[in-house]
Amino acid sequence: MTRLSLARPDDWHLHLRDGAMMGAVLPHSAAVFGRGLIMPNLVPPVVTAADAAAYRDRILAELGPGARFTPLMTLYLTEATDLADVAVAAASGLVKAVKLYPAGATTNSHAGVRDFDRIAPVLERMAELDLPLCVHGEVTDPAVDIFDREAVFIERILEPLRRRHEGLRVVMEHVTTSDGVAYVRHGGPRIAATITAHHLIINRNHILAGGIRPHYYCLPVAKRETHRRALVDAATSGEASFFLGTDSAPHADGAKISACGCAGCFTAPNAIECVAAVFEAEGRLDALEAFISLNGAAFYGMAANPDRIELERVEIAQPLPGPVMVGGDAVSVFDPGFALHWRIVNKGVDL
Ligand SMILES: NC(=O)N[C@@H](CC(=O)O)C(=O)O
Ligand SMILES: [Zn+2]
Ligand SMILES: [Zn+2]
Repeated sequence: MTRLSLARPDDWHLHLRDGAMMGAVLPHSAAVFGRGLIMPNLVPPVVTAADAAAYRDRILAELGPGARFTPLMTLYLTEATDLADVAVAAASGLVKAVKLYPAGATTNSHAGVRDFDRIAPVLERMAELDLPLCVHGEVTDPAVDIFDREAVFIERILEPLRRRHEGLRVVMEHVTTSDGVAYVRHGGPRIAATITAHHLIINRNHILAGGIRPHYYCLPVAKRETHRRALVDAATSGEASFFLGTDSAPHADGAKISACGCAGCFTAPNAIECVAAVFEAEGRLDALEAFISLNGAAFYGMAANPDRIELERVEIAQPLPGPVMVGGDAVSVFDPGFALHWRIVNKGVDL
């Protein structure tokens, strides 16, 4: 198969940042994806319906007229989140999910949740509104090994939370373990998971063996190979509960190549090409459209994008996209570590 025509994909987990960084990275997502679920971990975070509307306006202004990319907004859940405001956000139609960051779990999560009992009323309201909860599923207990934090989160936080709020729909964001895959697979129709391009490709050896590679450090951190295999099997299975959320998370190279480097992989410019390579290697290109274009939309109760993209397999290895420049800073693009032979023929906008 050398050419694929697919419904335009969506990115169900995307960090666009703000200001100059947003200006630099947004065109890469808008060129390929029809919609992106925009993460709210700005500084300060996107907490209220008004914050989300203002952020959306800044994104639309940056996109300019004629763009066909639609930003779908999220709210950053805090212990002080106002129930009525969440209802307003849901009713506006602009906000499609609420994001739960355990305080301290990841980049810009200090305003997140410490005491999970305190968010019970909001979760109750969200279940009534059928507004999904997206979770960064890691515990922050320093006694828990960082490679175990997702599995422990499921047991200590997620399962009790879902028992308490049975009507709530939940997305385990950027799932990284076989535990997470199994939990979602057997969790019924109200739970789903996003899987990133990079977690389909790297395991923890890629980060640490033969020298430390800060550009492969993201959270949740990539796990051992058996877990990566579980993610590949889930993504390529075609099962409705697994779909692409790139978690494209740009940081300037200087912030990553540092004594205390930031977590995040910047994959917006080549995520689809990377995912296509993974599906091809598995002999599952037939399941690619479900993963990148259909399953996520269905979970969020939306139709698939009406327009299409074409992916072409080319003999010549495609060069790794160069870094995106933000002022004087470079933001390096995720390097899958192997040659990419897939190319998107008709993107939505020119870069
Ligand atoms: N994934 C990451 O490693 N980083 C994300 C935050 C997140 O999604 O956890 C970021 O905002 O940089
Ligand atoms: Zn996260
Ligand atoms: Zn993220």
